[in-house]
Amino acid sequence: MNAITNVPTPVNEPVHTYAAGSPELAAVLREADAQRATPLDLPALIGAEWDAGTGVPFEVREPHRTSSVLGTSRHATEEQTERAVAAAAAAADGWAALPYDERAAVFLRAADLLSGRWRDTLNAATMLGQSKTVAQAEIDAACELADFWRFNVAFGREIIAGQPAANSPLTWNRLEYRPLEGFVYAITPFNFTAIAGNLPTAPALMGNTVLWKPSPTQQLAAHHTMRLLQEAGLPPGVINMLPGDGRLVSDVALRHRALAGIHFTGSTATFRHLWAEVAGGLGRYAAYPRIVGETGGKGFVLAHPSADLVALRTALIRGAFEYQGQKCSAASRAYLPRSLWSAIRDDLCSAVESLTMGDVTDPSHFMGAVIDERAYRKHAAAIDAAHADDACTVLAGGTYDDADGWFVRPTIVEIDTPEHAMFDTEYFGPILAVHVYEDDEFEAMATHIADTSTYALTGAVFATDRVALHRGTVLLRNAAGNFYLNDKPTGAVVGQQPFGGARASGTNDKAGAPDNLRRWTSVRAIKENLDPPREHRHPHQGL
Ligand SMILES: NC(=O)c1ccc[n+]([C@@H]2O[C@H](COP(=O)([O-])OP(=O)(O)OC[C@H]3O[C@@H](n4cnc5c(N)ncnc54)[C@H](O)[C@@H]3O)[C@@H](O)[C@H]2O)c1
Ligand SMILES: N[C@@H](CCC=O)C(=O)O
Repeated sequence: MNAITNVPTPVNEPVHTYAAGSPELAAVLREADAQRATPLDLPALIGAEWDAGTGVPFEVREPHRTSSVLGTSRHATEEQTERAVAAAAAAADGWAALPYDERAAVFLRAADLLSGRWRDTLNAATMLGQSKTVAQAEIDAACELADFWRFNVAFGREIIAGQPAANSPLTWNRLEYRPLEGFVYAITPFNFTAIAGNLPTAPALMGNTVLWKPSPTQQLAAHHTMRLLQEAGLPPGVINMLPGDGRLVSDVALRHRALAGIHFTGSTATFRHLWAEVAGGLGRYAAYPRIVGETGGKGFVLAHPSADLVALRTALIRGAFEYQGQKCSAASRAYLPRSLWSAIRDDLCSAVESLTMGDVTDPSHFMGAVIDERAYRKHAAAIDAAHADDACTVLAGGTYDDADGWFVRPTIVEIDTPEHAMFDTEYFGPILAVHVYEDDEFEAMATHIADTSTYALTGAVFATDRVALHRGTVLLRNAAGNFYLNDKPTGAVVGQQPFGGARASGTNDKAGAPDNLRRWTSVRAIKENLDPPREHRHPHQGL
């Protein structure tokens, strides 16, 4: 098409409430029943071919009902990975040659399919496979993923419109936004279907081809995401999905000359391992691989004595315990002034004790189960250690139960020493460490947080005193990439709060923002001289 077009102005996908008795709730629960009744094969996708492969099998089970098997997959093998790299290479030229609008249309269509007839499928898969309540699934699998696809299209369009500010006489300067040379390796976490969908598609939108390695525990929703993208018109080979733990995939992908980038979200430890592998292999790649990683967090809430108690209590409960605390953004440590703590403690603890947990298809529950046995054992060990530690007082929760699923009660631990390891260790579960400080030490507390935080992903300050909000913002400048005033530290919205942190929390390339998309282009500057010089000598030579 010979035209400079506009892309649709994105708006955030409206969040359905799934109120008790509503038709929308009934529909998503019907879909969940159907998915339960029909376990799926969850093969790899290589080029156009769904390929079960010969790798070691694994099952996707409901974390809150571990007897229920939702699907069976196999860890992708080296041979499958070699074929996926070849499929990505075969698709690369054709995909890169498509005009931006044609690529964008695939993801706009995917977003509309997800808002409509695919909504229940992806929400139900996320509820069952990742143990999210319907509200948590909706903000993730339906809304955030549709938002990523729609907003990225607008951000990408903004990027490719960027052209040099000046042209000297007789010169025309242009910028071309090329995809990277080679494939991008997208490795995604279990906890957000939206992140899993965004990491392979953001580089693809910018013209790259991708190997996508989802988390084994998220494979059911990943499978449906891939099918949705196919229905939206994604050509074969643009995104190749390789299920499993990724070890054999990495054995091939990280050693391949064509590795052009890694788009990772997951734990700090895994990201450091991947980065070290790439660093150790520099020289083997055709170019320097772009490495983008959003990793662990230890979200803080710092309250000032002027804070609104009800708002603070609500933010602590929702920020710490929604989705069982399995958000990198979760409020896992709180620093509260003594006067407020005396007023809030009993009420907060009894509200936490009253939170119900169980099978997420029972909509009365506030929480489901943690993702798997490994997570459960880790949280149980942290709780046991807190019980045994004289420095810790377990005020709420402090129990766990694996009779039907991986259930850990939401737990609050009060600790006198803010240097305690519980304030710096990411458990990624429903455990909130609380330190109580003297009312006149707000600034000292903020300084302590700023100076000692290994992670720097999310944080919140609660105050009604304007000066305290300002001082908190200044003192905590480097302690969080996403900083909240009088709000919980979770729930960033695409297009509103670009997401990512620094220090051990990642490269802060901000998912849901142009910053991230820029990493997946390699700019070519083109200068054309409209009337090239015909004299090689300069004026100072007396011409
Ligand atoms: N900062 C963010 O935006 C953000 C968002 C979500 C989750 N997280 C973080 O993710 C973590 C929880 O997710 P998780 O348990 O899935 O993390 P994880 O690090 O265990 O796994 C992440 C992904 O890496 C894969 N992986 C592990 N080793 C690999 C290897 N050698 N080669 C290839 N792939 C490999 C896993 O299979 C999974 O797909 C937490 O630390 C959380 O804070 C961060
Ligand atoms: N973006 C999400 C967190 C993603 C990590 O788990 C939030 O803002 O709560």
